[in-house]
Amino acid sequence: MKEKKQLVRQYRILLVEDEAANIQMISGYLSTDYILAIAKTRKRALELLSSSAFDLMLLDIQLPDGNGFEICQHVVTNREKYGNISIIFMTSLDSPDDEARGLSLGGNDYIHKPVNDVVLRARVKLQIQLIRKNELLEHLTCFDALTEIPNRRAFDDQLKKEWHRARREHKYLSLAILDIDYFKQYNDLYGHPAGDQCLRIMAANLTDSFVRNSDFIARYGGEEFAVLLYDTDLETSIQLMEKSLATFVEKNIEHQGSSVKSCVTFSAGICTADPATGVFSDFVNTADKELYQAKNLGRAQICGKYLTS
Ligand SMILES: Nc1nc2c(ncn2[C@@H]2O[C@H](COP(=O)(O)OP(=O)(O)OP(=O)(O)O)[C@@H](O)[C@H]2O)c(=O)[nH]1
Repeated sequence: MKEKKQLVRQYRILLVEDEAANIQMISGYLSTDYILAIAKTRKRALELLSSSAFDLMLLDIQLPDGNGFEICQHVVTNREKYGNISIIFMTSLDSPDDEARGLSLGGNDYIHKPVNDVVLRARVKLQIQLIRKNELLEHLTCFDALTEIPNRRAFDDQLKKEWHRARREHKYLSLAILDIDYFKQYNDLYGHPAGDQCLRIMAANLTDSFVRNSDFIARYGGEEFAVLLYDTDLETSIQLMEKSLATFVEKNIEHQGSSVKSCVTFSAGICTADPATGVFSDFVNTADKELYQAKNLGRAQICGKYLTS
């Protein structure tokens, strides 16, 4: 979830179809508007689904080495592997029982062959519109509107996922909680719009500082941010955060109300855990305590600690 999801993008369709004439015709209908990949067999379809992300699958039912119903069932029951792909069956099996079966297995739509180009385009467009709406909804529920980075809700989900992943893979997980120093005074002195701008700069600075795909940055609360660093020990986490603090200070956002510096600074508390031995509920508490310690020691600094079991 590192990359900002693009809300306007090209959608990817997997066409699972073995008849050359159908492939040619359907490719002609769709390839100008969508990125299209083709699988002529069940085996190839599953290979492509495993190696790339698709938004929509146009799925024939009678394939040389298998059955579209079975592919649909497999994909729907393994969403964590294949993602939230939409499925349109496209088949000459036109009995109501077959259609009902396809939809009950998790298909989103069912088109009878021979395919009419206008109907096919309209139905594909409808599914893509639904996908787009779902993405927008997901964006609204998971991203902070002010800073455009993930919000607390997204952070809580990611934290649980990464904790379990680190436990499975025997890796360290580091959590940093950051808080802008004397931010109340900043708002009081320079006004709320300037405060908002400061929060945006803070988010952008973190995004520039933590660039690994697995790094996860979120707005944790009002003027608090959180950073999750997968497979990163405490020493490295502190070094990276110190560098991030230095680049933030270099931005030199004037703050006459701060008693640390003449510009805006932040403090951070870090906890690094080995989830195989650590207790989840102590993880956030320890990072929070370290933040408190950084504030007490004079602000504009980082404190950190390994989680003890
Ligand atoms: N502009 C702006 N301010 C916010 C936002 N969210 C929270 N704040 C402000 O952040 C300030 C946080 O103040 P405090 O918790 O007292 O902390 P502080 O002044 O930073 O003091 P220390 O953390 O002890 O250095 C409050 O005045 C909040 O109103 C926001 O979205 N925009």
